[in-house]
Amino acid sequence: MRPGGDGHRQLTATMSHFQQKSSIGIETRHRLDRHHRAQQHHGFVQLRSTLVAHRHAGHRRRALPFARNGGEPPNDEVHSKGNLRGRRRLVDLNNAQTACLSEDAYYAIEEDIRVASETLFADFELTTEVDVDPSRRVVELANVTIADASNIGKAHFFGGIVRLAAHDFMDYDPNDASGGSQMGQDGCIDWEHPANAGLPGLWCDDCALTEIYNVYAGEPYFLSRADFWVAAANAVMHITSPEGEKLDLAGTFRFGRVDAETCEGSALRLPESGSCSEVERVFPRMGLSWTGNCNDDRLPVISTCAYLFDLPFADATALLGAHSLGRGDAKFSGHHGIWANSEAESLVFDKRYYEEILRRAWIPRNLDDDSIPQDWTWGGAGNDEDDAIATRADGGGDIVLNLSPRFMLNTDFSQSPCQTYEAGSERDEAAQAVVRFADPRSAVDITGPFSNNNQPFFDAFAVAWEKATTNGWTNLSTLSEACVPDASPSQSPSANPTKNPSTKPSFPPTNEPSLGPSSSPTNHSSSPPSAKPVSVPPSTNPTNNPTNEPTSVPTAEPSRTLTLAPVSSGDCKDWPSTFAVAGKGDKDCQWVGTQDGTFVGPGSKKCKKAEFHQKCPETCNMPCGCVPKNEACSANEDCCSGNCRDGGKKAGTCGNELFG
Ligand code: HEM
Repeated sequence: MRPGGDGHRQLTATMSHFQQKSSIGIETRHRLDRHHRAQQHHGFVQLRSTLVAHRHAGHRRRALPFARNGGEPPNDEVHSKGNLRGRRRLVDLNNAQTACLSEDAYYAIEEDIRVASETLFADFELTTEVDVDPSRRVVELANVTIADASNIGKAHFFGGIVRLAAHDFMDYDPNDASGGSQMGQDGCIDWEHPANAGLPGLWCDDCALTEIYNVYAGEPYFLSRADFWVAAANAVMHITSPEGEKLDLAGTFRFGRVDAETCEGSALRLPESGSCSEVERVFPRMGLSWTGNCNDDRLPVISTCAYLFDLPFADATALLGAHSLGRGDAKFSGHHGIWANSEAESLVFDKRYYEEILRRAWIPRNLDDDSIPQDWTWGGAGNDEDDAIATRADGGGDIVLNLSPRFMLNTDFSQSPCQTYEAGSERDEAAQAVVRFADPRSAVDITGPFSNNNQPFFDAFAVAWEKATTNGWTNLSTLSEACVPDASPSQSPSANPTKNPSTKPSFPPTNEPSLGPSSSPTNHSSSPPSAKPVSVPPSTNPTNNPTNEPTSVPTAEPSRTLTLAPVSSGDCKDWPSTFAVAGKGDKDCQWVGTQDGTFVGPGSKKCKKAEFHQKCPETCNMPCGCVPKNEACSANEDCCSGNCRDGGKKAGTCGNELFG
């Protein structure tokens, strides 16, 4: 292969994920991120042509703007001139708030991501010319198959998208008293911080993912980054979950989050990989549980654990199962390898992560090298660290790891029964959740073999994911049937009442977005100096309540009681889609039960677990109803605008009375 040639660049683009094992500073990481972006560009040009071809082949339901400039790379100047209707410069999107997201668009995002993953990582060629290191043991690249290399790149692309969404929400702190912000899923990442190393290579002006976002950043959607990152992660989990057990999170997806301009200190709130206590520091702070303890004071008010299909509320344990996907990189976190057992498995979102925890005899790794964070691995063919290392001979100095050693972080083990925990302690309960999710066939030997049933994990993950991605937001909207393109691209949706039916942040007014400098090294999440902040305090946010009657949106300190005042207009009465519970954050309407049309509190009636997954709020004075899986409650505003879609006859919309 010719150095600098297409095949070489393409290989390097992927292999750049796997470079540099030694301790590296922020400077080096930034250099590598820039390098990665440059390399990714090549793959992206190819991606764009494929997306265009794909569309021409009739696979798309809508026009893709990639085709309009002849497949040329994205160009900020073109965007800024506004000559591409429906597209806006990313820099204009601060404080962006989604106006509308239709089900079609939601699944179109998924299709874009699938096509991108197949295109970017389709044809890998392998080279030996970059992989000789005088200071390290040289390995045979023949160990790596083309399929491995392709899978590595693809899994990292998929994994990176899920990690991006998680790093956005793991900074949530509802009780922030430092004058800062509650943060959470707000489209803001501290790109400069080493905790986020690697992510700038995924989200940059020329990155494939960002280009996909650009399609939806304009009318009629005006999709916020925050909403897009969640939709993109949902797409990844849908694409990569096993056939026949697809995890489709469309039913619980909500849009309407407002992007934040800055999120200073966000990275400090993210968990470090060093110890169990990091899990305990971060997830309870976010209002998420770690364990399956139904009596845990931090858990939502519900009648019994059985509400969640007898699953424990193991939010954190469930969320960490996302590590079945993707990998760690020596050059980013220092933790190198995969949680799964093979590159192919690291492409699959399933319960294997828990199986791996249970079935291996894990041993500490990197104990002798202070520059590499200690983690865990297991002995076995191809899993030896030295066998996995080679470096460049071209003077570049970047270390390339060719294989994927299997590893676990200390935080992964925080839930593992491999350590001895006091019976009944939270950690012990988390360990039990690991067993529950892994689902060993025998209760006697939890090290396997395991069932093929991902459902316990998926059910718990879906609940935890919904909580994590909506934390701090109220009145987010479910997917619409269609979006009408009548908004001006120059208008922020948050300033346009007709395009902003019901979304408002739950942040107290004192936590309005600030105008501080962006923390992003690229311009996609920063404000131009002249930009005005578009703050959306609850009182000024347009709602579906034309009479401006008080709404139930919690805006101040949480109280010990539920906030229940319905949004009403004339005869039409909508329960708020969320309500506040003291110390427990905002709960979605799925927790609301009704009896004879009267609200009686959370969990009072339950939907049949097999067929239904949530209840609609009471709308149009009709009783609350259960919604079949993969469907969502219809939007409240449809009712209060006198536009109840089908008179309540259709399952999943107003008036459906299918209680379990
Ligand atoms: C205690 C909490 C957590 C810790 C300490 C942690 C740590 C890490 C580390 C060190 C990496 C490797 C990054 C790299 O080197 O590129 C990683 C990757 C990843 N994390 Fe986490 N993580 C945590 C929670 C989560 C959560 C809640 C999710 C999602 C629900 C998640 C999803 C992922 C994914 C998918 C990857 C693979 C990324 C890729 O392939 O590029 N993590 N995590």
